[in-house]
Amino acid sequence: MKVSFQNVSKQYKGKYALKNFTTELSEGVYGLLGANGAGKTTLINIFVGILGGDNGTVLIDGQDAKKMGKDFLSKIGYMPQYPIFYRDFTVMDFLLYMCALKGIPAEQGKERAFDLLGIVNLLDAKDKKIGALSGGMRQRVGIVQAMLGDPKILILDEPTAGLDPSERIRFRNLISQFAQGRTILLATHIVSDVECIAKEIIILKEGALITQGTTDVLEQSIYGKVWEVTTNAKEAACLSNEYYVSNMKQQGENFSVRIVSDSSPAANAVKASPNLEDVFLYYFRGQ
Ligand SMILES: Nc1ncnc2c1ncn2[C@@H]1O[C@H](COP(=O)(O)OP(=O)(O)OP(=O)(O)O)[C@@H](O)[C@H]1O
Repeated sequence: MKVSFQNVSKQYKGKYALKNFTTELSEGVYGLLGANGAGKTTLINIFVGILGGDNGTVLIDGQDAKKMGKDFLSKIGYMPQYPIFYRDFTVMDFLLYMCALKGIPAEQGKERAFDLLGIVNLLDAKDKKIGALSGGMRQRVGIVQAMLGDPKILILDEPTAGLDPSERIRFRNLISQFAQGRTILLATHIVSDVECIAKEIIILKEGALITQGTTDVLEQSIYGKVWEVTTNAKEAACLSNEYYVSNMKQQGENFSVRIVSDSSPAANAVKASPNLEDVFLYYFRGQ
């Protein structure tokens, strides 16, 4: 399934939250990376139809999403940034309720809910009240409700917010599992959420698409702008005041300082292989 965004824009009080956003997505996971306020939620809300854009079009396999009506809704699964759950519902009752809203027949919905709860390892919690679940379990219920209608497009807005590292890894693996045969757009400001699983990364800054490509391509694009300097504590402190430091590690008496800079930060600086965090820092220096 092809999703094309063509010049999608949104302004608030004369300021662009999203500016001429244009790109094309096909099957696979797309990581939408940006700092706070970059426009990720605005893009997603326009995409799912919660928010009207000022300009632009979203096409699904060449068809205008706005004119597709129910057909569009049957193609998408959406997990919002702050999902609102009915805390007194049990997990299963909530999922059956969501099936009813999505127009999925009860028997079929129940079967699907069972299958999905099995995949996300929540079958034992199906009769628990949502209010009694941990944050990670609730996020997993969130992705199950998004997957109920077997959507071809899955949109996830900051799905790992508030999760501990093991829940975050578990969630990431789930997304990879669900990616087969689907287009997944995952918005986050956490690089590790998408670094290993995304087919492509889209970097959004101040509402504009800054760059898009595979992790390798984005990393290569800043080759020569990431440096390692091994130095003493005093010099390391000076470097971190003067430059954008993506990592600093103490090694005995010395420090190994990783710096993102257009030019060499020190006489003994050596070029390092960029990673995606360096790319993020390169584009969001000073933010
Ligand atoms: N309802 C609104 N009224 C005014 N400005 C808004 C509104 N919604 C968003 N904005 C502004 O639009 C810009 C983009 O916001 P958006 O929420 O899309 O960013 P984001 O990348 O999702 O950020 P975060 O990671 O913090 O959720 C920000 O400058 C924000 O302040």
